[in-house]
Amino acid sequence: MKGSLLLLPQLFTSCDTIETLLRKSTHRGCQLQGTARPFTASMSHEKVPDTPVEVLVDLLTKAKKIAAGCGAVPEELKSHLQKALDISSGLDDYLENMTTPESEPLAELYKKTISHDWDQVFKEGKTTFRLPKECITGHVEGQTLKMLIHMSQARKVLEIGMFTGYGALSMAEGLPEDGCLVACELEPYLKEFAQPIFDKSPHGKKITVKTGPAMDTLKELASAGEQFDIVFIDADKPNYINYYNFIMDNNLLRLRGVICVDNCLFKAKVYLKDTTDSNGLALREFNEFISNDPRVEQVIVPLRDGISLIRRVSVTSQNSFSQCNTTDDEVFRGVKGRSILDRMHLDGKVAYVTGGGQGIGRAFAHALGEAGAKVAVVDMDQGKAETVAKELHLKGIHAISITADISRSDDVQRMVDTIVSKWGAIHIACNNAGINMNSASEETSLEEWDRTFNVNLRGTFMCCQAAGRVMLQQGYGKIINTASMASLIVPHPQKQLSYNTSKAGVVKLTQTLGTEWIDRGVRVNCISPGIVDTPLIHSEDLRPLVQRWLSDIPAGRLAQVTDLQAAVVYLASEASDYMTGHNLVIEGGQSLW
Ligand SMILES: C[S@@+](CC[C@H](N)C(=O)[O-])C[C@H]1O[C@@H](n2cnc3c(N)ncnc32)[C@H](O)[C@@H]1O
Repeated sequence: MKGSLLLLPQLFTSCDTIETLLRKSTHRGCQLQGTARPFTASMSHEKVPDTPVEVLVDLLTKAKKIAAGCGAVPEELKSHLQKALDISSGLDDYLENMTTPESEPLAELYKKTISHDWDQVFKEGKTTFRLPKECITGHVEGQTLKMLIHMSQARKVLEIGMFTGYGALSMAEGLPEDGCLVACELEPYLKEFAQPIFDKSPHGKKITVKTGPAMDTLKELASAGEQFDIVFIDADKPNYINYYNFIMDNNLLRLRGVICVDNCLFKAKVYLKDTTDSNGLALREFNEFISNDPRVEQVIVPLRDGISLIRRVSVTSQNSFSQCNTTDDEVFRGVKGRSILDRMHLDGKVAYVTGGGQGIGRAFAHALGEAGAKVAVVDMDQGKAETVAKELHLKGIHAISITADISRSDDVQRMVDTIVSKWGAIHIACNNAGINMNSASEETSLEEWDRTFNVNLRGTFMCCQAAGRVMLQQGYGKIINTASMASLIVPHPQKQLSYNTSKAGVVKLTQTLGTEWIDRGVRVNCISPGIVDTPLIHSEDLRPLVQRWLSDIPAGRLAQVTDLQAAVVYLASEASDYMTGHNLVIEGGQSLW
């Protein structure tokens, strides 16, 4: 019966109780009261139902009271009333308790907001409006917004109506490190209020608060060409429709962006016939406008006071499409209706990476997995292969580890058989394992030459052949070999004849297979990294060489393994289906100098 207490002010016995109860019933549809309205006492003892569920609880509580005092009411009706009250009053508590707890800065922000004397602030003229503390976005809604940010992988968010920043900080927590959130807020006082807590949170730096009327900020953002993945509208209700139209008309919403709108149920007033409340009517008109707008799809989620989720639909499904002078082709619609980024996804694909236990191979394994592929991490070193497979597993990627020496044909065949028996196919073969030994050419031993070629060229060939047979059978496959910038230039001053020559061989192997197998659906390409920053390179012996190399690289730095990740995903994806036998050189311009 906890929920029903919310509506019985006489039961509030301490500040703590009031605070706890308020937390469970945050007012999301709060109405700002301007200077024209007379100042009234604090609202905490005048808590009015503020969501459809709270309205139900209120009505059921009243009905129960009437029934209790009326002898003629059948027991069965009383019992139904009680059950209905239990169901409705328990909902918010249950959601609150089952939702992941908020972070410390959010808890602090909440406490500071609830305990602040907003009436006094208004009386002192520090805010234009008397701001009800219940305006704050609560815990459950805050976590919902954060979840939406994660789900949509948003990087840029716009919030219209920040108040003390609870929603802003919740969303910022869901953004990546380089994500940003612009919060529009009318009252400069609220920026000063929120900023110290933003500064305490590691996510606060992502938030920029713009004070003043939100429409002015929207115009400023539009003229700067800004675009957002998520827009959260939660300010003055009559202006919702203007904010929405401005955002849509000025493309402030990204192609696949989502607009979230708060208070779309407005205490059920949007659908109650006797509504006269201006905000309720504004929200009703807003909902109807959106549901008739061919540019978007919407769904209203009955969370708290209702959150509307609105997304732009494919331009081709809009009625207006046929009236425009547009060319209805794959460039416009996307190939099979998929945008260029969708075409880089590797969902459902099976990949392996040799030499996947460290360095470039590990980076490739992560990249392919992040793009959606299942990944077999192959390495001579069992421990390293297992560790990387575990890393992938931790990220929610299907991965296995295979121990194999790719210079041994039986190991190569076992690798391929293991993957096929586990996952039924091989779509992406990343033949990355290789070794590098240094010696002056006049001193290069046949043993060094053979060892280098056994792994770098013969081993790569065996992998191409074994995986290629599976792929030719499937009629589709992507082979990506790791060659080297050394296939193009002779890197100096280090002496590495066998390495350079073997890598030149990898390029020719790639070109030959790439042209021989393309008509049967198998593409073979290679990546030639420049000098990659690895722990080895920082050894005492190599440090002088690094200085020398840096002066040879237009980019002014060595390659990081992460610089190579997009290339492997591109070559593994259908977006590169017309590319075969290509040597994709990624060396910061070094081969051009
Ligand atoms: C419901 S509260 C926002 C709650 C907030 N989203 C949160 O997470 O706690 C509405 C806020 O909108 C602000 N506001 C109202 N009209 C505005 C306008 N025209 N421009 C910018 N902000 C406005 C108010 O000052 C108030 O802080």
